[in-house]
Amino acid sequence: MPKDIEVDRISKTYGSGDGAVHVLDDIEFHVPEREFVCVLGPSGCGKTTLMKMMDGLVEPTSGQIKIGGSVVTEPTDDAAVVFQNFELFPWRSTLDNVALGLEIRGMGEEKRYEIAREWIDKVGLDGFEDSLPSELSGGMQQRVGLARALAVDPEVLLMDEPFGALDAQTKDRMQTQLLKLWEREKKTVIFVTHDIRESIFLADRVLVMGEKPSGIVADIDIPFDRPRWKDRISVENDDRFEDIERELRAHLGLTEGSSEDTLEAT
Ligand SMILES: Nc1ncnc2c1ncn2[C@@H]1O[C@H](COP(=O)(O)OP(=O)(O)OP(=O)(O)O)[C@@H](O)[C@H]1O
Repeated sequence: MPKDIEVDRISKTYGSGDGAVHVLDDIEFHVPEREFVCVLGPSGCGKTTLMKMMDGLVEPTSGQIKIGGSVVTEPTDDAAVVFQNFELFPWRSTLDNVALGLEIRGMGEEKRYEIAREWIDKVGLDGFEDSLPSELSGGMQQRVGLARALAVDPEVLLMDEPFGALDAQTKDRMQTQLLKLWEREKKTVIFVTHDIRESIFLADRVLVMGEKPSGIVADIDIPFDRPRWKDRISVENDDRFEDIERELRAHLGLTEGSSEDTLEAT
């Protein structure tokens, strides 16, 4: 069963004394189970730090995060993470990369390969079971990363700029594939991105973080019906899409009229 996420007055300072970096300041929000939330924010504002906290890899200085009511203190089976740089093992085949999380959880070979093959099929990589990451395109490698995360059937999927390294066309295809999978699996998803339009297309709700020490400066509902992937053009041509984009840009302090729609350009 997907679980909700409660971020309860989180602050984070790295280091101490003169070298202290105050990154997150009193962050508070709730994500109901099965919701798809995107997080936008300027470079270095602490998005990855927040994701690592949800995965139990970084400890908050104060406050707490709860997944399904339990305080996160260490990595657990509740959450699975997908990273921008894929983080696949180069010497492992697609099958063995996808099966990795199940192997770590102690599942026997026959069962884990069965589940891994199902996921390889669901992300459209059948036929590439024996390929090494170096034999796959960036988009295919990220599909391996996605399959590996979903194969363990996590309650929560944490995605840290997963499509940031992909070209525009591959990114479009991956967004469609992710939405199709999400509509079937309905995990609770937190998805960090620098791409404003990507956030509007994917999310039920977009959270905007400010400059560090960061708080949440905006929390915006995205009104478009689902499934959105079936008619992306209508979603993007809806007048409200541009209004929301303008609103998000304003919250991010991006100047009107700039041709860039990603924060990386700032
Ligand atoms: N382990 C650490 N020790 C000290 N400082 C750190 C550590 N990890 C991150 N920081 C600092 O915390 C700040 C936030 O980093 P973080 O990677 O969370 O930001 P981000 O919003 O994900 O950045 P980007 O958008 O560039 O990926 C940065 O100033 C970074 O240098």
